[in-house]
Amino acid sequence: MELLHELRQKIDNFDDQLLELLNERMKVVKAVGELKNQEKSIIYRPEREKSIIDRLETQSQGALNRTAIEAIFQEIFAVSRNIELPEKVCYLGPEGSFTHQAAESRFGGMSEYIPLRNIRSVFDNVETGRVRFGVVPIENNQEGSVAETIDMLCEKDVKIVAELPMPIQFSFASLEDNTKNIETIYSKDIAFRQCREFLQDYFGEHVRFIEVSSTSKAAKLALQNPNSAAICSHIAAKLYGLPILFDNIEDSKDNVTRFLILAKDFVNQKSNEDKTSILAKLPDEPGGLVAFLQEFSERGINLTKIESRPARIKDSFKYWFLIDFDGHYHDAPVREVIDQNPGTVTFLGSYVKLC
Ligand SMILES: C=C(O[C@@H]1C=C(C(=O)O)C=C[C@H]1O)C(=O)O
Repeated sequence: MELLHELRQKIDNFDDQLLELLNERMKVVKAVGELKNQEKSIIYRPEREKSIIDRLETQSQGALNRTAIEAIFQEIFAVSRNIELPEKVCYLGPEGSFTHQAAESRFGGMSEYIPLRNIRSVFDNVETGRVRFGVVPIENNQEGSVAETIDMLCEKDVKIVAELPMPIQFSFASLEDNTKNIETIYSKDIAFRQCREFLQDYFGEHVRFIEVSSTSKAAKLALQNPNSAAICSHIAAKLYGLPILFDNIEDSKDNVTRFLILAKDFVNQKSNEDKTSILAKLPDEPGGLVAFLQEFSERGINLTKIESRPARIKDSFKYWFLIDFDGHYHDAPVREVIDQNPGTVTFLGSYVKLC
């Protein structure tokens, strides 16, 4: 017991030092915020945050790897940004959704969050400037693209600030501490599908599976109904104070959703690894797409994604192409492709490449 006391005393001393240093850091952050305010420049600088993480990773000699450094420092950055200027973040709801979890991973516990009922509302709120940032899913590597997000990128005047890949991990949460007492499990159809092996291993035929519209609704129901449980996101369980019995119950460990952070009129500076997204509305003629793609190949630009969506113009079968490629708007070859094709190309943003 004496040893435990000594060790905890050491931890307390480190915490005191950390707090002092963090307070000193926040004083400097505040000064940066005032400078940005005078220059009317942007608060959120994902490329600067990435370079800090890169530098700390190379310096770290102890137990902290990149993931741990990121987890700690993303929260510090989010608190810093709130000290510079508190900003609102809207996301595809409901509260406790995976998009909420993605938003919190970048904007931290101190930001003001607004859950919205659909993807169009997120774009509307960002486009009108009512809310500074919006978070929406764009694709899942098991289920494919989110068509509504691509359609809204075509329709609305917003920019991509950052991409955010997040593993989709399900939690099994219940007020019951013994799985034998569970008679009903609530969740969304897709979550039941993705946790099949866990359910087969732990539950027999006597259990009822009830599909609801969201995993956060499932968590709420599990809280209200005895002998029940929910398969939900970590954040939903936390939100409703529902104890987690098992974490990471999904069958596939490779289930990743890519989210986008959106803002109006946003220009990121270059980092050492960027990606650019554009929309191209190409002439409806033979070779139109090939000729356009040729421009990338001639300049040695590596394409990472190309996806077509109907332009939805009456009596026409024209298509928009969403194209992602390596590089930043401030790289000469990228700028050439974009600027030499006015009318055809809409620039959506250059941002730190994370996947
Ligand atoms: C302090 C700044 O503003 C924000 C906060 C950062 C931080 O806490 O280090 C880094 C980049 C910005 O998103 C800055 O631009 O340096």
